[in-house]
Amino acid sequence: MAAWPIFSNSMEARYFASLVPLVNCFRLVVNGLSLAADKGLVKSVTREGSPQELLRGPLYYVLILILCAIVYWRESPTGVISLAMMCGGDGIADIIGRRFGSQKLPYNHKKSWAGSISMFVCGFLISIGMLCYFSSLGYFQLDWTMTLQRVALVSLVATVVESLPITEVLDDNISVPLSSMLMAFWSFGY
Ligand SMILES: C/C(=C\COP(=O)(O)O)CCC[C@H](C)CCC[C@H](C)CCCC(C)C
Ligand SMILES: Nc1ccn([C@@H]2O[C@H](COP(=O)(O)OP(=O)(O)O)[C@@H](O)[C@H]2O)c(=O)n1
Repeated sequence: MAAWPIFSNSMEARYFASLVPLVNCFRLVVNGLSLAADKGLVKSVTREGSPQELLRGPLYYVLILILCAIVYWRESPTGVISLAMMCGGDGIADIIGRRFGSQKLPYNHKKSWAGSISMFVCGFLISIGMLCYFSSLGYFQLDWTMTLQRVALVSLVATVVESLPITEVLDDNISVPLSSMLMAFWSFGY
């Protein structure tokens, strides 16, 4: 009897896993286009309470989740690091930056040293933690001396990209994971 995809290394497992963000992608699009009215979703996920906001940051967020699940799955540190930087690093930058970000960056007064430093540190730590977990499950074997250096480089690049005043042009839920993917793929080679 074929093993249930969720518990196997079969190609189907990654597509099965990507159903969760895919369902949320559908919810975001339907509510973002006002084809439905999930007030709880709009209130919990948007800043100004506008349904159209769902079609920007939140939608990009789940699209990146789907991309990483399907393209990188459990075989590559690139997907793990990219999501750690987007979900963990960028997320903590918002929390710390809003609360403690009085010292603004010289080239972007909307961002702060506290936010960026917290993004670098937490993005690095979460990435290493997730890589340790995936390695302990046997999904990949890493040279940890090189890995620490590579993840620090990826975290630095992602932090610099996130700090740039380009959010109006390119949402950081796209620029942070994509810059992380490029640097991680270049560093790890897969
Ligand atoms: C609020 C969200 C993005 C907005 O980001 P930003 O513009 O403030 O930078 C996240 C939206 C979440 C979405 C509605 C539901 C996500 C479901 C997903 C499968 C949960 C897994 C997340 C986990 C941390 C990988
Ligand atoms: N590097 C950073 C990132 C965010 N922040 C703070 O967090 C707020 C939200 O950041 P953001 O516009 O990047 O929001 P997200 O879309 O990343 O959640 C900013 O307006 C800043 O107050 C910061 O101070 N430093």
